Amino acid sequence: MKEIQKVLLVVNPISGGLNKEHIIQTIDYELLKINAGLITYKTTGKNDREKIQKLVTENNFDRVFVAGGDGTIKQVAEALINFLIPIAIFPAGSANGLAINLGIPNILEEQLKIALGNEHKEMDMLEINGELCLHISDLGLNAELIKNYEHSRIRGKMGYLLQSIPTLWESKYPFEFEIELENKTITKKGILLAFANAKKYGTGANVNPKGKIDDGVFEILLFKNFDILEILKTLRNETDGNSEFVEIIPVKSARVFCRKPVAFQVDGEYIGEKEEISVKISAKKLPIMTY
Ligand SMILES: Nc1ncnc2c1ncn2[C@@H]1O[C@H](COP(=O)(O)OP(=O)(O)OP(=O)(O)O)[C@@H](O)[C@H]1O
Repeated sequence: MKEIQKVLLVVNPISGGLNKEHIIQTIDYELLKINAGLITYKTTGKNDREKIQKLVTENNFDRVFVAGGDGTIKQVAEALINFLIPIAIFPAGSANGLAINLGIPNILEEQLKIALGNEHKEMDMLEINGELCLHISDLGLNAELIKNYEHSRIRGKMGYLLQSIPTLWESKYPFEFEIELENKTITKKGILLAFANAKKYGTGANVNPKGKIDDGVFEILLFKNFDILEILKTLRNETDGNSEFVEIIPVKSARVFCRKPVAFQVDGEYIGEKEEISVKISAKKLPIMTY
């Protein structure tokens, strides 16, 4: 890969409720050692994509480092869609689903080695209703949980935990989904319908054991019923593909129709209630630094 001369570091100051000063200072110090320039951009929550795009257009960056959660990585990926600059992740969100799927370690020094190294993956991305999805998007119970979490004051994993009871209490599951595949249409009931580019949710739950982030397909996962035992198995990574609990369909594109509007999320960001979803593998790939 090209020698690193200039790096853009995008930092989300609020993600995961974590202070990022140590990350910024360590990256600054390491780049000084190799004589590379650094521009740090702190997100504001307003027009970040446009501002990142402007910086990338005006500078000649060799890498873009991201210290934030999945939402921040997604914004950076959208900003870089026409630039082909490798992205490196410094996981600093609540869930860090993408980093977990890419096997990015928790130790900052290890993350730096990957970010400054030569190995990268050409990652698949999904286009869902015209918007990019890097990791997992879903309709149903999980999106309802994310909606409630976004309205709560407590961030981080505890915030999700606290919202799980009211979410279950208020939810109108099961939902009915009509799924239009390449060669057939099926109608199914379930608590959650996910479009997964990877194996795991940010909690580490291995919901899609066969998922590969760069295989040119994604999986539709239909969770049929609320089965605590199966959920616990999934959380412990002991998924055995029990088809009574979850049905997995690998595809390159699909459309989904719901009888009533159902809560919908993309990469951990609540989008709203939707009746129709159109999803396909994007023709564009995301160069992402890995081992
Ligand atoms: N300075 C800021 N103030 C408020 N919100 C911000 C700021 N910068 C970014 N955001 C918002 O942060 C969100 C992305 O957060 P991200 O997913 O990276 O972190 P996270 O901790 O994993 O989030 P979550 O807690 O939702 O899992 C976006 O909605 C973005 O608009």
